[in-house]
Amino acid sequence: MTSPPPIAARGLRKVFRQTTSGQSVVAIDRLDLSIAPKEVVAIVGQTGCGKSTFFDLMIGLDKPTEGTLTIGDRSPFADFDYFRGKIATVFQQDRLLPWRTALDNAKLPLELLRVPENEQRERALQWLTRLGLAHFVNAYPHELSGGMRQRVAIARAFAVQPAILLADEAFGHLDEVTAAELRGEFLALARECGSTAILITHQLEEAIAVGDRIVVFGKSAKLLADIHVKQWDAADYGTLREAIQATLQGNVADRRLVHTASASA
Ligand SMILES: Nc1ncnc2c1ncn2[C@@H]1O[C@H](COP(=O)(O)OP(=O)(O)OP(=O)(O)O)[C@@H](O)[C@H]1O
Repeated sequence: MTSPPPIAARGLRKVFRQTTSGQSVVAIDRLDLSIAPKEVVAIVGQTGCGKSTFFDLMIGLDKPTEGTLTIGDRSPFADFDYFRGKIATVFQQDRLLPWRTALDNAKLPLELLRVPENEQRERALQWLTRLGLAHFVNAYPHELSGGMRQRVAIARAFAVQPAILLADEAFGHLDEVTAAELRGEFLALARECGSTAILITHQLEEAIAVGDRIVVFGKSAKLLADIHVKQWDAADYGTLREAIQATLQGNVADRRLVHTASASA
């Protein structure tokens, strides 16, 4: 695969008008953030800070109120069709179709991309096998455990060989052993495929375990910290976790975590 395009938010703003109260909510307030090709970035932040809004803007489901969000030199909203098959998502809910087998679920995006039938099957089988489901390809979602269903969802995401993988709380609902296993596999596969991966998570342990970078959002996606995890010694991860926690609670940047936070301060 050619190198994935860089992702850039410049002065990105998203304001919603709430239907009931008529009041405006600033979900994202002038965010500047660059994500380099092949980076693995964990985004953390308290509930309501704008993580999912940022995710929706990246997958082109919504458009910015002001500023720009670009992938390469294109807008995911304006060029929605261009990005089909280039961006894949894994959500907390596996979103499998109950009437389709694991194999048929995994090949669904390939059908939509009109990949030849034999190649659809081959690619879906390959990814299901990689994810340990070789003996379950003909099983229906209700016959699989939550972890297995999430494996099908991951196989479905990788089957399109996406340049960019986005995961929104993809492992948060699984037991810790299964979550750690799947998180590790997801990361290894993303690196092997050379994809850029962005994971939204509430769990700091997960962010530290997975991310090359941890981006910490405060209210309205204010960039509180941008941590390059490799600059931290593994022995100091406890300190790192506490510093992120304090940053989140206080909604202020910590000087130790200001790799690029100054860009938006
Ligand atoms: N469609 C919408 N209409 C009105 N307000 C919205 C809409 N979507 C999000 N918001 C508001 O924007 C803010 C950010 O929401 P968002 O879902 O992006 O937060 P989040 O960080 O993903 O939260 P969580 O971790 O709970 O999923 C919240 O105040 C939310 O109420």
